[in-house]
Amino acid sequence: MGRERDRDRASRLVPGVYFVTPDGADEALVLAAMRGGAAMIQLRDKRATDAELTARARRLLPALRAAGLPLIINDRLEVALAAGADGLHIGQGDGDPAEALAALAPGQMLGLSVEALAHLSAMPAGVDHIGAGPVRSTATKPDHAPPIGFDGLAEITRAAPVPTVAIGGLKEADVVAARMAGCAGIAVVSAISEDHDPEGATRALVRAWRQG
Ligand SMILES: Cc1ncc(COP(=O)(O)OP(=O)(O)O)c(N)n1
Ligand SMILES: Cc1nc(C(=O)O)sc1CCOP(=O)(O)O
Ligand SMILES: [Mg+2]
Repeated sequence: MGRERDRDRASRLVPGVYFVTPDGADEALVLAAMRGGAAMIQLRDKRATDAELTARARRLLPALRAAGLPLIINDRLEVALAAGADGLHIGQGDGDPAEALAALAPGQMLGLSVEALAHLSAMPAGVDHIGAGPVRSTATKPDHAPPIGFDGLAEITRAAPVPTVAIGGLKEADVVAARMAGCAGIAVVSAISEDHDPEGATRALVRAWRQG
C-alpha cells in the first residue's frame, strides 16, 4: 500500500544530469555544472565540517534556486536542515530513512541509495527517488558495493516505486544505456569534476541525455 501511495505521489526529482560534488569542491565547479545544464546538485564532501558544508550550501542556494536546480546534501541531515536545502541523500549505512523523513520539512526530498533489489522492500513510503548503483566500479567511492551493471540497474528501476537515478562510473557514452534501463537521470562526479572544462562536460552529458 505504501508502495502504491509512493507511485502516485509526484517525485520532486528533476530528470536529467545530477552533479554530485567531489570532496573540497569550490562553488565555481558547482556553478559551472549549473551553467552546463545540470538538473540537480548534491553537495557531497566527506572531509568538510558541518559548518563548512552549511556555509557552502547557503552561498550556493540563491543562484541554484534562481536557476531552478534543487540542492541536495549528502549524508548530513543537520546540514540539510540548517541550510534549508532542497533535500538529503542517504545510503544504506546512513541511518533509518523513516527517521530522516520524519525530521525533514515536508518540502524537502529524501533520496536513498539502493545497491540491490532487496533494499527496495525495506524502503519506507515518502522516499522521493533512489540512487541505484554502482553501475560500474569507481575510484570516486572506494567503499562502494559490488557493481550491478546495466542489467541490475534495469531490474531495480523496473521494481522501484519512485524514479531511479543511475550512479557509479558513468560517462557520456553510458547515457543511452541508463535511459534504456528506465532511469530518470544519471548522477556523476568525475565525468564533470575531472574534466578540464566542467561546464562543457556537463553540456555534453545533457545533450546526450536529451538525444537519448
Ligand atoms: C544520487 C546518489 N546515489 C547514491 C549515492 C551514494 O550514497 P551512499 O551510499 O550513502 O554513499 P556516499 O555518497 O555517502 O559515499 C549518492 N551519494 N547519490
Ligand atoms: C557517490 C557515489 N555513490 C555510488 C553508489 O554506488 O552508491 S558510486 C558514487 C561515486 C560516483 O562517482 P563517479 O561518477 O566519479 O564514478
Ligand atoms: Mg552516504
